[in-house]
Amino acid sequence: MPGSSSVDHDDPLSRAMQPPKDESPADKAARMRAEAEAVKHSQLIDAQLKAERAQIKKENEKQHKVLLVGQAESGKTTVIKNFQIQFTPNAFKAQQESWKALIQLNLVRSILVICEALTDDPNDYDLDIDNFLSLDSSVSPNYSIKAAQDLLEATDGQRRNSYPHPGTSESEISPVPTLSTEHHRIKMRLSPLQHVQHILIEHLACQFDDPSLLAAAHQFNLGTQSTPDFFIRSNTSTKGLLGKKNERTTDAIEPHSRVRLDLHEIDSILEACRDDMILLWKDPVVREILHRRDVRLEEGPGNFLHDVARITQRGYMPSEQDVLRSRIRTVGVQEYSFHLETGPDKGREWRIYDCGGARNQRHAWPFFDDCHLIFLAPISCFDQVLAEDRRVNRLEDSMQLWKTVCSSKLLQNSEKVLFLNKCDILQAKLTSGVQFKDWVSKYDGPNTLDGVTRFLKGKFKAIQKSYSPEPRGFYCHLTAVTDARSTSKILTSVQELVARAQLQHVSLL
Ligand SMILES: Nc1nc2c(ncn2[C@@H]2O[C@H](COP(=O)(O)OP(=O)(O)OP(=O)(O)O)[C@@H](O)[C@H]2O)c(=O)[nH]1
Ligand SMILES: [Mg+2]
Repeated sequence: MPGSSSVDHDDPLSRAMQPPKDESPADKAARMRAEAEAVKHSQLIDAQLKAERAQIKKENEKQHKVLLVGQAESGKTTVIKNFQIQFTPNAFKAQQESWKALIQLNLVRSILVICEALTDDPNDYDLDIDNFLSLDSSVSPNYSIKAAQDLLEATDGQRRNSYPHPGTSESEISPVPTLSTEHHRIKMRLSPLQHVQHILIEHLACQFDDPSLLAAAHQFNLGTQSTPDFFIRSNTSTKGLLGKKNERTTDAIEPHSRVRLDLHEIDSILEACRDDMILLWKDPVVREILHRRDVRLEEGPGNFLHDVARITQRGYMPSEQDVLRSRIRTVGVQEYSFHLETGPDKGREWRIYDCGGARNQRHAWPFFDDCHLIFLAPISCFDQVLAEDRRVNRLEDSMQLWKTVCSSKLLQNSEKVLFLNKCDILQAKLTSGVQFKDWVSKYDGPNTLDGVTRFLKGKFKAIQKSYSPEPRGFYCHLTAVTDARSTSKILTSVQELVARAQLQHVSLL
């Protein structure tokens, strides 16, 4: 009965809720009805909240969110390709041929970089590149308008990202070899590749359904000696190559009428240039000049110079390995949704966020409290600097980034899996005689993959231990993510870890 023994007379709220002393039977009945109504309403809200929570729990059980982070060129997008190869192989196979244009573009760009480096006057070469790197419309003669500069960047990752090796200055020892008439002839014969580059960019802009990129392709000055970079934008609603979320079903945008997107024409030009491309890359004078000018194409991204004969063959179809080795820079954050086609988790959705890793991209990294993280540190880059800031060593930058990620409060409950990546390049570099201790003075172990990776693993582990707000497990893999087979095993173990963590997260909801 209202107003009976359960009322606390000292509590003002209870007193206020008391029915009036002179309440009539009709008023009382009305009040009782209103109270019953309120209780019903409140129960309804409770039931709705419960249902919503159950729905979220169900969704979360079905979906795994994973964030890929790491500096530029660390291998994040390559991990996405591995995901697709392993978990949605049918989708990957269906799109395999569409990577051809990007692979051709990667090859053409490498050849154009070589041609650009082949100048008898080193001052010409340096002047060009410095202007180009400044990306300032007032000093760069290579682009007609600013928009093109914003969209297209120099392919200088391979050229300007290394320190001069301590103690040697070969340019002081002997002069750079001079080019013969035949070298100049080869360069001339390869000049149609500028045109090929333009058409391929335009084709890819259509494939990626990005009008701004297409516009940039048109603004690109065909006469330039420099080569533009190519990238995926976060706002690109691409029909794209990797099964991105929010796929549009519209047809690709119309290409500019001035340049026909005739990929057969590309095949013919590449076939015609094949022998000259092979000659150029094999030529010892060319190699010497590249070496002197610190153009390191071999360890750079998207290098297909050893595969010219294969790639320029009629009917060339990219292999899985070619796709993994191809390079396209990510700008912003790309969201991918994979519904697993095989395995015990068949049907489950993996939502993966691929973040652009260059310094000016990192502010946009979407840290969520319910996602897990794969962090890529390319450890072969111990003797290189960031393309975007040549004062910063790439290995130090990776460690700094790892520190930031480990310290994040938002990510304190996320599992973090560290990929010490590009172990294949590291191995080749150490074998070729580059001394790790020349670059990392604290290291006094053997110049072997085992010694160096053990040392680096210890460093990354210590950072995690010191900076994590909560103690976390240290999950570290030595990877070469261009190798699908070894990466597949690692991704399976990541999958298990994430599934376990997800289960715990869901049970806390
Ligand atoms: N040899 C070798 N190449 C690798 C490895 N991982 C990545 N690459 C290559 O390095 C290049 C850059 O890889 P991406 O996956 O595009 O790098 P990213 O981290 O997505 O770079 P951004 O998009 O600029 O942030 C590509 O050409 C890859 O094929 C590796 O372990 N070994
Ligand atoms: Mg990327």
